[in-house]
Amino acid sequence: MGIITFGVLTISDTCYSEPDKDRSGPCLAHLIKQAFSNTQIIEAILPDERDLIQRELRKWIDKKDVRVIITTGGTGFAPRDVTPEATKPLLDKDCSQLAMAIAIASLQKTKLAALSRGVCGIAGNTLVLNFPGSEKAVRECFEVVRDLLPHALHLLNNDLGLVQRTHAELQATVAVSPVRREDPGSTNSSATPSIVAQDRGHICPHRTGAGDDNDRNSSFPMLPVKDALDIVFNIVQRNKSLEKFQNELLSPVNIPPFRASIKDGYAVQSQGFAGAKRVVGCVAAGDEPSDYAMQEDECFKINTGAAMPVHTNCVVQVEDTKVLQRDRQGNEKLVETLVQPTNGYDVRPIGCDLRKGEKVFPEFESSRVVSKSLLASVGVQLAIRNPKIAIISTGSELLAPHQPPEPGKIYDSNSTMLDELLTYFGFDCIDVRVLSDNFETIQQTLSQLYETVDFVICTGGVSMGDKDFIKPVLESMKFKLHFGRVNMKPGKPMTFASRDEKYFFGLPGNPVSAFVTFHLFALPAIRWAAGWNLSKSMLPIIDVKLRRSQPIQLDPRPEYIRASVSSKNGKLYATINGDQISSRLQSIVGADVLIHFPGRSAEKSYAMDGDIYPASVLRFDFISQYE
Ligand SMILES: Nc1nc2c(c(=O)[nH]1)N[C@H]1C(S)=C(S)[C@@H](COP(=O)(O)OP(=O)(O)OC[C@H]3O[C@@H](n4cnc5c(N)ncnc54)[C@H](O)[C@@H]3O)O[C@H]1N2
Ligand code: MOO
Ligand SMILES: [Mg+2]
Repeated sequence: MGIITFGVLTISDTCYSEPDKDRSGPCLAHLIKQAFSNTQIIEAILPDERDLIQRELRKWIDKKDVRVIITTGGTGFAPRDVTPEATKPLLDKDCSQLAMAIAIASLQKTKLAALSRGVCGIAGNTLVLNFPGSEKAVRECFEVVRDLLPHALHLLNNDLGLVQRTHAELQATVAVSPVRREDPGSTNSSATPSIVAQDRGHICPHRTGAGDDNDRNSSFPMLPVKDALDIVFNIVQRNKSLEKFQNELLSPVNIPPFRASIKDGYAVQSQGFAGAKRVVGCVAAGDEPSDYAMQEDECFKINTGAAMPVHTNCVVQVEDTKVLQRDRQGNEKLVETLVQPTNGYDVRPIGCDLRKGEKVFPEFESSRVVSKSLLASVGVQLAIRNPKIAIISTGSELLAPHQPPEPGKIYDSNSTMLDELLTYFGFDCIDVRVLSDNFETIQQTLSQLYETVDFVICTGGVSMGDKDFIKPVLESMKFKLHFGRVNMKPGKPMTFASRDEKYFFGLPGNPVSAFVTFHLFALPAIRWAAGWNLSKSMLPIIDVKLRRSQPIQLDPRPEYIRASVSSKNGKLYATINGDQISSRLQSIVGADVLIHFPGRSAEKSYAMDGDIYPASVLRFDFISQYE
């Protein structure tokens, strides 16, 4: 009996951050297993993120053995419901009648079924069905398709022999199934909850912010750092013009453009001899090459880098000569070469470093230092366009460092820190603003800044307070909020949004959170936008051995610990820089790396002395001590 693979994909921000809350996915898997004896099921949970959903669906569709994919959730009218939009582009054929059959059956149970926008269709060899999110809806929809599925698969396979066999196999359990089968494992399978409550199963206020007054949770799912980074690199457009330019640039000149002396010494003819030679002139770097018709017993005094006289072919370095005679002014008249001159010795032939017409860049080079140096060496001037960046610190409590202290106020460290970090990493900040927590001010400033800049790196105002206006302002400006929370410490409310090719990083206001999220998100995005490749865009990651007298309890969130690095016998050791609370900027003093602590788990709940962890390198001079 052939095994048929079903994919069950739960799409829900809530279930993604709290998988235990997913009832529909397991219910669907159970119903499939119960209905068909020869099946295996692959399952996943994703947030309501179109790109992530599409990527997973495509992966499953591309697997030959996955014949049916059923999604649950994300089909409604809530702003983040995008399952049909993620599914449709993948479909080769629309099965609207199947969707209609589901809709008709569901409408008989509840009018709210009219608010489900699920689609059905065929992608390659796979049938894809969007079910709504609630467990009840999943049961009702499955009941509609259950008896149709075997035949649909036979037809899809277009194999008559197999049609009958598969039919028989799949029907084996269906034949004895009652008209409506309840899930014995389910707690409310026979209950008839109110219509609204049932159909609201996945329309979760956690993500829509449309919950009742008792819902005090963030409307954003907490994405893993990796997923959040994937989104950033997918959304931010990489400027490929520098790479293209470097790739196509052929040298307009030879380096060196003339035969050049490698040494300070004497240019001579090799067919001569060692011994006394008359000094007929001096050639300094920059002098035109002399065409003096010289004899074997003559030489030119020459400097490193100077053009060889036309009738000379080698250089004898000054150390291998002796002055025999000087004129009245002290100039050398006669020198003795102590070695036999050989043709070409200590001479760089024309174009020996780089030939005219040869590629200047053997490979793409993202470093501005290297790139501009090479361009200069061939006489090309290029203004390398880096992304235009502005920094904003938000917070009505903020004072500029030059102001006197005031009650209730604190000094703004974030704008200075971010400005200096950009400079440190070779990018310019063209505007720095410090704004109070005021919706209109923030909105107007952003609108004005985005007339010029590509990136705004902002701090503060992204969490749960009633003065945290950043997300609503972005929404009012029609920015797409790609994520608003990340499963990391510090940096949980880290926010990323974009509109066309304008990007917004909302770093949390706590100074250390801003520091960490700048390095892990904003900097890689800026480098990527500037044209750097993916691995160079990220900070380098090394392995460090933890030095710690006491075990340290891991946080439930993966944590990025500031630590200083010592090198001993070629091994790198990391010592944690004191209290890691995200308001304590002192933890960045001497911080060479961010150690990546995993989130606490049943298997690992403490970080111990001697543990080895990956760590992101924060600075070029990242070793604080050699032992
Ligand atoms: N109810 C909840 N409250 C908070 C949560 C949460 O999940 N639920 N998250 C906490 C986390 S984690 C962080 S991090 C912060 C992030 O807050 P915001 O981004 O909204 O930033 P603010 O509230 O404006 O400020 C937080 C903190 O940082 C100080 N700050 C702000 N800007 C600066 C600056 N430029 N220089 C120096 N210090 C600054 C500010 O005074 C606050 O003390 O939210 C938690 N709350
Ligand atoms: O994540 Mo917050 O950034 O803990 O301080
Ligand atoms: Mg706040």
